[in-house]
Order: sequence, then structure tokens, then C-alpha cells
Amino acid sequence: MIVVRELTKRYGPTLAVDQLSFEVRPGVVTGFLGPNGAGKSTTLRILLGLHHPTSGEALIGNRRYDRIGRPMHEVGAVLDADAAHPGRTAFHHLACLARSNGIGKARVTAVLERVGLASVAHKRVGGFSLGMRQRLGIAGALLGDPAVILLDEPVNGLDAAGIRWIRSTLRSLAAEGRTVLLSSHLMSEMALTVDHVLIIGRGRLLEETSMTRMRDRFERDVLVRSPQAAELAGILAGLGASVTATDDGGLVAVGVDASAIGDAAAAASIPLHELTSRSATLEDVYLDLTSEVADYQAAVERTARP
Ligand SMILES: Nc1ncnc2c1ncn2[C@@H]1O[C@H](COP(=O)(O)OP(=O)(O)OP(=O)(O)O)[C@@H](O)[C@H]1O
Repeated sequence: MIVVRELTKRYGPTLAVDQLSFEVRPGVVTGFLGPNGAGKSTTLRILLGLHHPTSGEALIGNRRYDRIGRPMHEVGAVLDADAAHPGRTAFHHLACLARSNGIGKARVTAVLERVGLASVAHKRVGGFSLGMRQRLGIAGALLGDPAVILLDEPVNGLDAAGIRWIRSTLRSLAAEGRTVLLSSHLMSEMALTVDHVLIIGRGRLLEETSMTRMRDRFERDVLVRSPQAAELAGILAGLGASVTATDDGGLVAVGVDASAIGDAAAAASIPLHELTSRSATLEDVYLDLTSEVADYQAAVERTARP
């Protein structure tokens, strides 16, 4: 379980995290989503005791990171796929991590097997692809068999096979009852990976919802074309739809579905030339939610430029 309460972090004049509060439950994969600069990495770094909050708290299993006796057994994190020294072998890298945390070599072998790196355990990390380095990062995070796993942009730059692997691995870690939180700035990456999503912008929580509810929120509309558009518009308005005209003579109706429009047109003997149900994508909903903060961020960056 992760609990973040009224967390605020300032870097000089920059307010990176602003009174942020949320909880992350075990057993599900939770996405931490927001545009670049939203404060995701800062929050993860505070959770891991790497940065100090200006105010508020970030707890793992009810404790601050610096109060956790054996952190590797409580929380595993992958912040950077390139954390391992390229000259070391995968086994050596994990064995060093394990030794400094009082973990035996049998566990190193077990995690290498779990992430599918057993056959390259004695190869140097410098020759690994990004996907293999990500697997190694996850192996390191799993060394202490922690209940909480944090990953910062784990699918960034991965190919389709790598993304599929990360998805199924995170799902199985959550199914084992672990708390899994991963950050991303892309909704498309989250859509198939997470069950629950926290959306942040400018250091604040914009939305917390399940992926299912997020999908249900798509605003559906219907594009309809008819040579008797004006008459049809009147009928649709009578059905309670809100109707707007497109530049090219079409009508966009919200609040009434395509079959009702078809039936109403048939009943009034109005010919239809097009009847298309349209739905926003998850990406549209996300961009809608974050557009204001993304505009703000762009404006800040413009002002900061000499
Ligand atoms: N060490 C630091 N010193 C000064 N400012 C920082 C520092 N770390 C982050 N920031 C600033 O804090 C804000 C939040 O950054 P953060 O990296 O947490 O966002 P993010 O959501 O992880 O973005 P990204 O997806 O780009 O990594 C940004 O404006 C960033 O420039």
C-alpha cells in the first residue's frame, strides 16, 4: 500500500508537486499518468527517500522510506534502465545488490529466471538491449520479494515484444497481491497495462479512476448527413439531442444514438446519406484532461527561454 498525503515539493521557484494526495492499493496495476514535468518522477523519488518533501508525506506500508529497516524487502524500484554498470554481468550486478542487502545468491538465480534472463546471466550488461536492461532492472527490484513495486516510465523506448512482456509481468506481480505503480506520460501505454489510473498535472491530482470508468467516459456522438439537414436537426433537438452543424453540411448529435436517429429520420421520410457513431479515444479523454496544464507548461518554458 502506498499513501501520499498533501505532498508538496519545491525546487527553488518551481512547484513540482502541489498538495498531492492519493493511495495505491495492492492487487492491481496502477498507472501514474501525466504530461512531462507533471511531477511524477519527483513523487516517486520522494517515496524512495531520494528527495525530501517540502511538506506532506509519502508512505510505503505506513512508513516513510527512511524508517523502513530493510527497504529492499518492502519496495522495489526501477527508475532507470541503465542503473547497472555495463562492464558487469547480469549475475554479478544482481549478486552485488543482493549481498549489500543480505540476500543470498539463490534468490539472484531465481529472479534472473523470473525475468527470462537466465540464459544471459553471465553476459556483460553493456551488450544488453534496452528490453533486457529493463528486465534486469525488474529483477533487481524483485530481489527482496517486496510488496510494493515502483517503475518510472518502464515502457519508454521498448519495442512491442518488450512492452508486452512488461505488461504481463506487472499483471502477474499485482495478481500475487503486490502494489504496483508505474508512471508514464502516454495514455496509449497505460491503456492496456493498468487497472487504475491517477492522472496528474502541474503537481496536482486531476483525476483518479479505474480504466473501465475512464473508457465509459468517452463522449459519444453521431455524425449524420442528410439533404434535409435543417429539418432533421429540428427533429433531433426534439429528441433531446444537442445538435451542431459541421462546416461541410453534416450534423453532429450528442445525447442520442445512431439507431434512434435512423428511426426518427425514417418516420419523417428524411433520407440519410451518412450515419456514423463516433467515440473519443482514451488518448482524447486524457489530452482533454491535461490540455490546460500542458498549455501552461509550454507557456512556462517559453517564458524561461532567454
Ligand atoms: N532536481 C530538480 N531541480 C529543479 N527542478 C526540478 C528537479 N527535478 C524536477 N524538477 C522540476 O519539477 C517539475 C516536475 O518534474 P518531474 O521530473 O517530477 O516531472 P515528471 O512528471 O516526472 O516529468 P517527465 O515525464 O518529464 O519525467 C518540472 O518542472 C521539473 O523541471
